[in-house]
Amino acid sequence: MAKVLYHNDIQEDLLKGKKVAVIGYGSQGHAHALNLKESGFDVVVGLRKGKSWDKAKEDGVQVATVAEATAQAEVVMVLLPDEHQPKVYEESIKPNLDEGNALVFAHGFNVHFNQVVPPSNVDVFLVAPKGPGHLVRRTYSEGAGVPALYGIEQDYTGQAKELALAYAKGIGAGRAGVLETSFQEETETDLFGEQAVLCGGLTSLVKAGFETLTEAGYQPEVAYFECLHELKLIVDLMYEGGLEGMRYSISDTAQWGDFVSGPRVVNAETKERMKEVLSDIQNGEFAKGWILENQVNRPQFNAVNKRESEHQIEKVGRELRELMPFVKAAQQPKKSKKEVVSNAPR
Ligand SMILES: NC(=O)C1=CN([C@@H]2O[C@H](COP(=O)(O)OP(=O)(O)OC[C@H]3O[C@@H](n4cnc5c(N)ncnc54)[C@H](OP(=O)(O)O)[C@@H]3O)[C@@H](O)[C@H]2O)C=CC1
Ligand SMILES: CC[C@](O)(C(C)=O)C(=O)O
Ligand SMILES: [Mg+2]
Ligand SMILES: [Mg+2]
Repeated sequence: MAKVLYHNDIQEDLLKGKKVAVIGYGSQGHAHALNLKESGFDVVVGLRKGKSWDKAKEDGVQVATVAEATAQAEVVMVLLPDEHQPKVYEESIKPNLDEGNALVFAHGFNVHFNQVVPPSNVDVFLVAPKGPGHLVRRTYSEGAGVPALYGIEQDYTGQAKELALAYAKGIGAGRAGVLETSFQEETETDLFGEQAVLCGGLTSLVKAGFETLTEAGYQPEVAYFECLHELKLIVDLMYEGGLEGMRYSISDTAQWGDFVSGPRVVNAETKERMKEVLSDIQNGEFAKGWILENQVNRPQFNAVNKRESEHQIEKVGRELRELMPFVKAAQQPKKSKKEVVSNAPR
């Protein structure tokens, strides 16, 4: 079994003596900044003036421009959207990095695909939480945490691993488990997971189920509860007890249906498609497409995002969630990039 480190295995003194700049205050940024601060670390958030700047100030965090925050800090964690990182890095981060500083990422995309090329006289590592930023914050506040991977790309000071582990502990990942990886492994597995299973695979599965039921004449509300709402309840059981924990709780009828019908839906052909998705990630085709899409201001991204927001499952879901205050109360503020979606809950 891989070596998984926990809270008490990790020394944090090295990071305690340093200033950490968290660049960005979005999903991951706000979570890292607030968790680190509450763990006793010295944090400054690097931003441009705007919505996040005001929010960070409101939250009582020290805020500066990206250039100033980088110049003040010894450890610089880049938590901007991946597609914005190369430009901000070149203009505001790179010129303010000192020898022996640490340049840190939560995802290896830009370093692995050579969109950010760090100088040779700094440490470069990643601390990648295996969960959404809002949950990195929420679980930390509840005394728990989200697991994280750490990986060292460049160890200029000889202390990169100790720093990476201390950082992971500071954001609460030591409570859930911290595991070593490389930039290549993190980048490729993270992209694959979000595309084939967690986000792309799941949304396609949910929509296909919803459409199958509604096209057969069943009520959209029933289809929504069956194919989307209940998913959380089923996934919570998997999170707590694996597949067997979920199967323990469902009826034997459901379990038999799981065994006989699941493999009819997700089958050998699906796995072949998954292998193609993985190949496109490994050979750089996916990265090339995403970089080009951003260079031309995201025509496809915006069109699909609009179409998706107008899907019947979203319309019926918005109405039903309005009537479930306990679901609304648990919602996190949306990120700015999602606000193009009309009527999306805030
Ligand atoms: N989202 C997640 O849960 C996960 C993300 N990651 C990785 O973490 C990193 C951050 O992702 P995520 O948290 O989703 O990012 P977000 O999209 O949530 O980041 C938005 C933040 O970046 C700021 N920002 C955007 N552009 C600029 C700019 N040009 N100058 C200064 N600030 C800017 C925004 O400020 P403003 O309000 O001014 O626009 C806002 O504070 C990525 O590498 C991602 O792959 C890793 C694991 C999970
Ligand atoms: C699953 C999506 C993710 O990789 C994440 C929350 O871990 C992301 O990039 O947001
Ligand atoms: Mg991920
Ligand atoms: Mg990701």
